[in-house]
Order: sequence, then C-alpha cells, then structure tokens
Amino acid sequence: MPVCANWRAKMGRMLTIQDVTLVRGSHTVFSALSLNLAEPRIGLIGDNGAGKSSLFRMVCGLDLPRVGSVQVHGLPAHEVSAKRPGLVGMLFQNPDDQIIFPTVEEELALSLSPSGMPRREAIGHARSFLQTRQLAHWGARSISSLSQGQRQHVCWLALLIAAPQLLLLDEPYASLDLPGQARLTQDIAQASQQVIVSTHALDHVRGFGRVLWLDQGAVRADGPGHSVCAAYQADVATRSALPAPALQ
Ligand SMILES: Nc1ncnc2c1ncn2[C@@H]1O[C@H](COP(=O)(O)OP(=O)(O)OP(=O)(O)O)[C@@H](O)[C@H]1O
Repeated sequence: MPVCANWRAKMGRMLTIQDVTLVRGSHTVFSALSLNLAEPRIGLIGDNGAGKSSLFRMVCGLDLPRVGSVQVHGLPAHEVSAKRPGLVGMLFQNPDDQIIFPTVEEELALSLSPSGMPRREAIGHARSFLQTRQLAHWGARSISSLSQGQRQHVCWLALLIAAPQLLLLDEPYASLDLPGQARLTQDIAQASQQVIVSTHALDHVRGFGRVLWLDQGAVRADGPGHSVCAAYQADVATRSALPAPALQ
C-alpha cells in the first residue's frame, strides 16, 4: 500500500480529539485538549475528577464538546450511534446506568439489536454465549437479584457479545472479585478490538503500551504504562507526604 493510503487507512481507524473544550454544568472539564489514540491498549489514570469518565462520555457522543471535534474512525462521535451503532461500546462505571432489561439474557440480546438480529434469535444467541462462559444458569436470572459485581460482569458480557470495534471501560474492575478481575484481564488481553481502560488500580494498565495520566482535564503524562504509572505514583506519594490543607 502506498505511504499516503497507509496513513489514511490508519487515520480511519483512529480516535482523534482535536482542540476540544468540554463544559459540564458550569465546569470546564477540558480546554484545548488534543489526542490521537490508535494503540490497541490504552490506560487512563488520574485522581478523582481528572476527566476520565468525561473523556469516555465525549467519545461515546453522550456529551458534545463546546469547541473542537471528536472523531471515531473518521466519523463525528455524536453521529456514531446513528450511523455505525456497532462501532463504540462503553462499560459504565455504574452498571445501573447501562442495564435496561429485567433479565440477563434479555440484556445480552439487546446488545445484538444493532446487528439487526431478530429478538428470538438474539435470545438464543445470548443463551449459547452464556453457556460458553459456564454461566448458562444466569440466563433467566433477574438483574435485580444480582450483586453489584455480578451486574458489572453482565455489563461486560453485554459488550463482549456486541463486539464493538472500540471498547471504553470505565473503572471495570471496581466491583469485581479477584477471579472476576483475572477473567476480565484475560478477556481484555484476548480482545481483537481497541480497548481503553480507566482505572485507579494501576496494576491493570501498567503493562499497556500507552497510558495517559489526566490531571484536572489536562494530559500530565503520556507514554508506556510502566513509566506513566510510576510517575503518577511518585506524585501521589509526594502529595500524601504534605500536611493536610487547613479546613476553611
Ligand atoms: N454532571 C456534571 N456536571 C458538572 N460537572 C461535572 C459533572 N460530572 C462531572 N463533572 C465534573 O467534571 C470533572 C471531571 O469529572 P469526571 O467524572 O470525568 O472525572 P473522573 O476522572 O472520571 O473521576 P473519578 O475517578 O472520580 O471517576 C470533575 O471536576 C467533575 O466535578
């Protein structure tokens, strides 16, 4: 492939954020933020309120930037759900923001609706999928009878079955037990798609080729997981050693 066509093909698969200002409520979360994200595994780290979920919401088209553009595989992010509904999938920090249907198999079947699969077939497919995960007994279970970690697991299964090309995982390990965390790590390692993971548990992204450290809406460091995680930890250690600020 000629160099120019190669470059265009790469750009077409990329997530690009260009000169973005994002305002939520009265708070400016990002100001003149630009990023090109093409690596297969990317970690997002940073303090509470740094902007990790806001970045995901923007990439999903849930929040529109006031200035600048967000493009996913060459499409404006806010047009993705209408024009290419199978392109981006997001695992929300809170499973209750994601789950719609009353049973596990119905929720998984919903993930197949963008593919145009008829509902009865989608339910059958969801059951077979659960069987491959040794979870056949979960199919008819009511979501309300599941624990928080189990609901987070269902949300992950819903993304896996939908198989979008870009997976955005917002603190996916937060409620999972140790076997669940190991399973998710294995699933992510085996996924053929691009995966972006936001987490406070640095060990889950330390081995990634690229990690972004967000600090108050700006990129404080961007590079291999080992060095960016070490820099963030060193900064946290320095700040933790400071005397607590006086209460107003
Ligand atoms: N609905 C909202 N309205 C106004 N401001 C918001 C809203 N949601 C988040 N913010 C603000 O946007 C900033 C970024 O929040 P965001 O949720 O993206 O952070 P985060 O890095 O995901 O944090 P956490 O690690 O706690 O999940 C914060 O200053 C937060 O107060």
